[in-house]
Amino acid sequence: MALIELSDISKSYTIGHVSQQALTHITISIDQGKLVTFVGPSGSGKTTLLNIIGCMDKPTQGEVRVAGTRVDTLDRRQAAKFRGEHLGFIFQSFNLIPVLSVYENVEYPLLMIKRVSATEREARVWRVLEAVGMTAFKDKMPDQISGGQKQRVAVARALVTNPEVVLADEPTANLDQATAHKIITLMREMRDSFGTTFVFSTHDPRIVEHADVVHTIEDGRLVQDSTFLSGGIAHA
Ligand SMILES: Nc1ncnc2c1ncn2[C@@H]1O[C@H](COP(=O)(O)OP(=O)(O)OP(=O)(O)O)[C@@H](O)[C@H]1O
Repeated sequence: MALIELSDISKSYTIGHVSQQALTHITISIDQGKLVTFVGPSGSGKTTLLNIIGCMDKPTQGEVRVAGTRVDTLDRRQAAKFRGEHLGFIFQSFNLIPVLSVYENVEYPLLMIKRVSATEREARVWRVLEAVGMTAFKDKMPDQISGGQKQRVAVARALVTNPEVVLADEPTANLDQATAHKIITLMREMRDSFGTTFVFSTHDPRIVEHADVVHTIEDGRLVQDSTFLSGGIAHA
């Protein structure tokens, strides 16, 4: 069974008397352990789609299942609990807490959400900091490290709760090409090590090449469905 299932999703935003159609009849299945991207022009609906999968927003129509749970019917409290237990988030602007060290930033989701012992917490933080190659920087503050290093810390923070799915809205938008490439390589390694499914949006065709599956969105519709296999493109 797919880890994420979107069934005939539509979404419209209403401001005053004006309705804006953001997504129209989207059906997508995402398997566990894949690196999946949404690509498309600005305003095509990528962020809306990520927000719906991330239980931050609800579709106007259709059903959403993530890790076996119907999430579009959860109330705010249930959605927050679900996010904490099953999802990790990476943002294009990194969103590290400026007054916390690298170590404390990664530890933070465990303190907030999961009831884990201090020993287990320390072991988990070290494990993800090692995985992203940031143990040497653990006592640095966010303003003392580079953009690429900040995004490594953000990847570690997203993974520390062992989420099934990590969602990222243009995670490489504020990084130069070489650093963006390193972050995607890191996501692939994390996928292989932890079996995590990564779903992210991007404008960058050079990043798209590294995805397992690419979904193209235009004007709120799914226009093309391509799977990248061993460098070749096979239509799914
Ligand atoms: N909160 C909102 N209220 C009203 N309209 C919205 C809202 N959020 C998004 N939209 C509209 O929905 C459509 C899809 O927006 P969305 O942000 O999902 O696109 P996107 O593909 O992520 O764009 P970008 O690449 O620029 O981030 C756009 O027409 C946008 O103006």
